Amino acid sequence: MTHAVVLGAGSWGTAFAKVLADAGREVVIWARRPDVAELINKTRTNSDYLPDLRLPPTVRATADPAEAISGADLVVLAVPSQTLRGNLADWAGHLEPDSTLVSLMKGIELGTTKRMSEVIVETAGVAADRVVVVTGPNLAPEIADGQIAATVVACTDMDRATLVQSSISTSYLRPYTNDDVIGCELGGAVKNVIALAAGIAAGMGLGDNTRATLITRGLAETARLGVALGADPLTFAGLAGMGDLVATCTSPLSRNRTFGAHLGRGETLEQAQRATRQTAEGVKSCLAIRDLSRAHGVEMPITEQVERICHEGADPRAAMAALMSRKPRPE
Ligand SMILES: NC(=O)c1ccc[n+]([C@@H]2O[C@H](COP(=O)([O-])OP(=O)(O)OC[C@H]3O[C@@H](n4cnc5c(N)ncnc54)[C@H](O)[C@@H]3O)[C@@H](O)[C@H]2O)c1
Ligand SMILES: O=P(O)(O)OC[C@H](O)CO
Repeated sequence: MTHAVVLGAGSWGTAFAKVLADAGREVVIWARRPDVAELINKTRTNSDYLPDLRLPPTVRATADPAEAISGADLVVLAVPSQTLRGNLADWAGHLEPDSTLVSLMKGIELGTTKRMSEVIVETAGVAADRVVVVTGPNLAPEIADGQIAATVVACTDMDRATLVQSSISTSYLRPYTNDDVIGCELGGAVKNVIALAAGIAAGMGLGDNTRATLITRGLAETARLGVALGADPLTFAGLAGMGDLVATCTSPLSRNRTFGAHLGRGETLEQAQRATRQTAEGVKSCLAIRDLSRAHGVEMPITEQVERICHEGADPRAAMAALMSRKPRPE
């Protein structure tokens, strides 16, 4: 009997395991820490990440990756973007032939500027059509609570996308298939950087006009980069683009937006890191996205300023002023 494995027992990995179980799958979660695996098995909870969630009995956990992956037809990757390559190098030998690899990560790799599906193909040595990206407005605590949402299941192989779609369809999560893997992944990665900007603005005391401006112009620069990399511009009007951007830039549940608010209140990167525990992918990805945009000659002014605030110690007020003093241009 096959099962789905979720590699990573953080917020999204744990909530996604519940989705798979609610959709009828047997699920094994791999947790990095044995005590987390034990807690899940004993109490059905993962209190560090989602204290209110009770996992169904069809979910079990282990800290042994070989045991978790062996026999799995669906392999879901839910680790931080910047550790994926190292993690997958250790796990690749355990993958079943023709298993489907599902990427939940929303980031771009530092140094290589690769998307997560590219890292998976390279590291696991699998064909690109075995990799499926799931992305959309999916804040883990809301999904864990069974609140209604939709998501995108992107793959170059529509049969595989449809298979994953049926594996995660529940009364509260409606997945749509999409064949634009590049656009879906970029939408997910860049929205984290724009959410940092929205948080920075909120931390500075700026209001809804500012947020709407950042969302809209953030979407414009995301789509510009996407088109340069071969994405379908329409993807950015969908769940993986506008949908996720709105959810992340507006919700107090977003770790990226929350991180940005710390910076906007004048804290340093280190102070913001100390105050927030979970992964805020945009903090590292902003560097990789900035590099990617420069390599392709694409202007991404918001991303440039977020990178300056995060990594060059720029004052948020000076960064906002720099955005506002750019050369006038048509929309
Ligand atoms: N949380 C959400 O609402 C949400 C929603 C959609 C997508 N995502 C994306 O999912 C990915 C995972 O995010 P998350 O929210 O689960 O993060 P998280 O911070 O909640 O959890 C990350 C998990 O990875 C583990 N981890 C940390 N360093 C590791 C390492 N070196 N090797 C292996 N495991 C390590 C942690 O122990 C933890 O279990 C991110 O790319 C994020 O952008 C998150
Ligand atoms: O909490 P964040 O900022 O990582 O955002 C979570 C999800 O990506 C929202 O879709």
